Amino acid sequence: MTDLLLTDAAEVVTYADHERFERTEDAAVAVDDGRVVAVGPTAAVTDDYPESDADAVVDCAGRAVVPGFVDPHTHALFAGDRSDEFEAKLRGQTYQEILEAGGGILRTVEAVRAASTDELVANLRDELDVMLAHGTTTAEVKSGYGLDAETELRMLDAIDRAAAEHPVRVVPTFMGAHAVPTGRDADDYVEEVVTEQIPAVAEQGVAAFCDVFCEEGVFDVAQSRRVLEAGIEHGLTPKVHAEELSHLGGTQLAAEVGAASADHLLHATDEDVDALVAADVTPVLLPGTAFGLGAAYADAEAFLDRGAPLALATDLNPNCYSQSMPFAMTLGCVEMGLTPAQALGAATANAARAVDRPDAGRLEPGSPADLAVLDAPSHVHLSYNFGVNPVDTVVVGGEVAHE
Ligand SMILES: N=CN[C@@H](CCC(=O)O)C(=O)O
Ligand SMILES: [Zn+2]
Repeated sequence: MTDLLLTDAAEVVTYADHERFERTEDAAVAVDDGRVVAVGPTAAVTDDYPESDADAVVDCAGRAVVPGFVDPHTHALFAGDRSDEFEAKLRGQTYQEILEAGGGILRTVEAVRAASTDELVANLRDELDVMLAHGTTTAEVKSGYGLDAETELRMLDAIDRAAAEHPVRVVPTFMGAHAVPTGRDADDYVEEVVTEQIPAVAEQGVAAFCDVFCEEGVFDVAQSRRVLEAGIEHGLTPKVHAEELSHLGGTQLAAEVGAASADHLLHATDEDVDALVAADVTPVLLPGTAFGLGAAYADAEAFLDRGAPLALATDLNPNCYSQSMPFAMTLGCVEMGLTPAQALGAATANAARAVDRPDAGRLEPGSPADLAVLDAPSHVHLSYNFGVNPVDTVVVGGEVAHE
């Protein structure tokens, strides 16, 4: 028996990363026990896995099948509404001016502290629903709107609870060092993150990664290093928000501590790119953030030229309100020079590296059956058909999770 058979797809992309892109036309995928068991030309797959033996068959005629997207950088759990800041930015206020005036992250912190854990679970579930509908099957979700031990742990608990009841596979990241809480001194707060928050998070086993906002006016390189090294001591793999609004040195730090990823990189230099490549740190670019801020985009070509495993993410947060990996792919192509195939690789196999999920983002025998059926005949439409959702049906672990 086969649990699920997808047949007659116009195209199945089985694998895409910075080194390899593989697709088959008129193709089928057979799934058993949550995993891909066969993928290839429909005639060959259905010889071994006949339709009559399948519990469910999806006719994919005229439609493409691609690996489910991995969104490796989100702040998808939040409360409150910051749409007025969108208007303020349109009037010319900068992200940092808003943050310095107590808005931005600090405003979301107030809303999250005031929300019950049940409300937080419901908020995240709603965001995950939209992400899933746009083809995301694995998503990293950060804490970082609590900025005290109790609320950071409540956020991670909410992430855990929302994940337990949702098809999207969630990767939790602790980000107590997301901003300096109102009225606190940065060094003093870092001490709290290192001595109180990280040990508590590690003891509860509720996060895989530890992230820090290494940025002018937020945490400097020395403070960021302290946070990441404490995380490492407690079994949390480092990640860094680096060179987003200015050039401070977060990329070199990511390379030194062996981070899984360095993210944003809008102001990264050639030396930074070399350091990331040498240290095998996955660069994660978030073009939606540059789009929303009206900022210059990261230099994707510098990474591609050096053969780096470039990844894309939405950066879903109240300052960059997009749940759509296809939109990130469109921006990757139009604004950063990626081909549609490179954009898909950056949203699947390369993105999976950034969250240490090497099985995700591919459709090969043995890999989890996480995939998206597009309302279009090829992966190119993911980037080409912008402003709408090109995803039709989403399968996670062999189950139809959205249609
Ligand atoms: N830069 C820091 N963190 C987020 C923004 C979070 C917020 O503004 O609420 C980011 O990655 O862009
Ligand atoms: Zn972020």
